[in-house]
Amino acid sequence: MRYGHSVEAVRRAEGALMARVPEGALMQRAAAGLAAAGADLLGRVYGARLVVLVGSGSNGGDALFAAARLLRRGASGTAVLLAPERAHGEGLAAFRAAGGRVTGADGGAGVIAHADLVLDGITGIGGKGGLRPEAEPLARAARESGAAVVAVDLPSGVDADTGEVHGPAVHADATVTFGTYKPGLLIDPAAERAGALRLVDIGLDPAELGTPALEALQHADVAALLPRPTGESDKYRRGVVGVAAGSRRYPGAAVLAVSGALRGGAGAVRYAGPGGAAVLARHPETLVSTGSPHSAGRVQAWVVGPGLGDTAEARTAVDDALAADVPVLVDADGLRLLTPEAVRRRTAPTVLTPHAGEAAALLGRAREEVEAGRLRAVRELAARFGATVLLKGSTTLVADPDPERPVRVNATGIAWLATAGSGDVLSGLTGSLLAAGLAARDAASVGAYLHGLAARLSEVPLTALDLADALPRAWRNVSE
Ligand SMILES: NC(=O)C1=CN([C@@H]2O[C@H](COP(=O)(O)OP(=O)(O)OC[C@H]3O[C@@H](n4cnc5c(N)ncnc54)[C@H](O)[C@@H]3O)[C@@H](O)[C@H]2O)[C@@H](O)CC1
Ligand SMILES: Nc1ncnc2c1ncn2[C@@H]1O[C@H](COP(=O)(O)OP(=O)(O)O)[C@@H](O)[C@H]1O
Ligand SMILES: [K+]
Repeated sequence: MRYGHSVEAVRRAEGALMARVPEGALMQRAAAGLAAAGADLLGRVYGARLVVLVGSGSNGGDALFAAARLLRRGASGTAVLLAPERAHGEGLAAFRAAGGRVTGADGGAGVIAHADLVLDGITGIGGKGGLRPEAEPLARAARESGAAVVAVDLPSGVDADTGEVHGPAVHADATVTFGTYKPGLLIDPAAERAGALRLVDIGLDPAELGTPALEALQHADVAALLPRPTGESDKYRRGVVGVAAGSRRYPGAAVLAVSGALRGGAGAVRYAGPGGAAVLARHPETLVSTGSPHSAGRVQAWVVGPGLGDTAEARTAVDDALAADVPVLVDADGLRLLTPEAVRRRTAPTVLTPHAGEAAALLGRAREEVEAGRLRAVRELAARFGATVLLKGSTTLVADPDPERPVRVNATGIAWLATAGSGDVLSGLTGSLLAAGLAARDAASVGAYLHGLAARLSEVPLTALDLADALPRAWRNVSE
């Protein structure tokens, strides 16, 4: 598992550790890791030209000490001080002693244009709001230069706790972060500013960090959660998933949701609705009925919503599924037919899988607001509906109805997934994992993981059916 901790947790753990180690030791650990990452990126340190963007806090101190280390290995460098009277004193002294030059913000753009490596030490976890006006031209010059831009701890200007970006921010090629990941490094729009991530261990005690705000499953976590048949299994014990999707107008959604469900580890898939002929043509193994979920036979989980439309039948399908005492996943059109009360009344788990537009409609906000504040939106929806919520998009987040539990972030998705019908495959897949017995947030986060991995293992441009066909490869890739 990869964890992201809040600024408050980092400060607490750093404080406890600082009381046990000599003064300045943590900053030296951070600087050593940062210098090593810079050296890796440069390939050859000797003769390389560095620029260090230095703000008024310890983030600038890390950058200056790291640069001093690289200068001692034969690089040359200039520190651009954004607040000259408040730059980190010892860091600056070490940098000067190693032969570093110093300039003010006005001289920054000129030196950046000739740099091989820019270290962004403007702000770290102490930053508030976007970059200040004097820093913005420097961030722009760094992005436009040919230099590798390495953010120290975080790209300056992004919100460490939420991934929100309020105003201009640094665009880094890589971020070297200390002690633990910060949520903002893993959630867009900030994550997109961070580039490749490298974590430097500075010795923080996990017990002092406490419960993470965010967690990201890794291959081993997914492998441990995947349902696998045993000698005792039969198709019913493996779980039966019901799919109520598609309509006369959108029969394709039924086919795609069933494709995902068949590849999700349940023993059988029941389909209920008007798309049965199309489903059978593609997937003859499906158990098809034409009525609503109520008359479809027993299942261990329902998936309801993709391509359902907004007819009376659609409404009955949603109401029937919600009335069943099994886990229910509601997606797409189904989301428009929900009320928070109907979901909160349920005793079995409910999983909602909106994209940003659907989440915005559920929250009564603009789509852009949801995209700019994904973490807040997913948490709010989970609280309002008392459900597990999987918010799709450039970053997929899964929030549990229990606000104390870390939100899960999926790291496998790629932008090629933004293709019609790929969400239908995800809902079938996740429903199947629910039917196989995974807890709601595990089903949702394992579903998102396999879905993203399948995209990575597909030919591009990919189609939704390609994605379903690639799921066995994703499954094998995780299990190897
Ligand atoms: N506390 C520790 O033990 C360690 C801290 N480390 C580093 O210290 C950083 C945190 O240091 P600080 O708490 O000093 O805070 P920062 O260096 O992140 O920034 C705080 C300073 O920036 C100013 N500032 C805030 N928002 C700004 C903005 N939008 N534009 C320009 N200036 C702004 C503030 O006035 C304050 O002076 C971490 O991110 C990490 O890089 C590391 O050295 C590891 C050890
Ligand atoms: N930019 C992106 N990067 C990564 N994944 C994305 C991106 N845009 C969309 N996706 C993923 O693609 C899928 C699209 O689902 P959805 O919006 O429901 O489409 P549809 O309704 O056509 O099936 C989701 O899994 C979503 O997370
Ligand atoms: K920074």
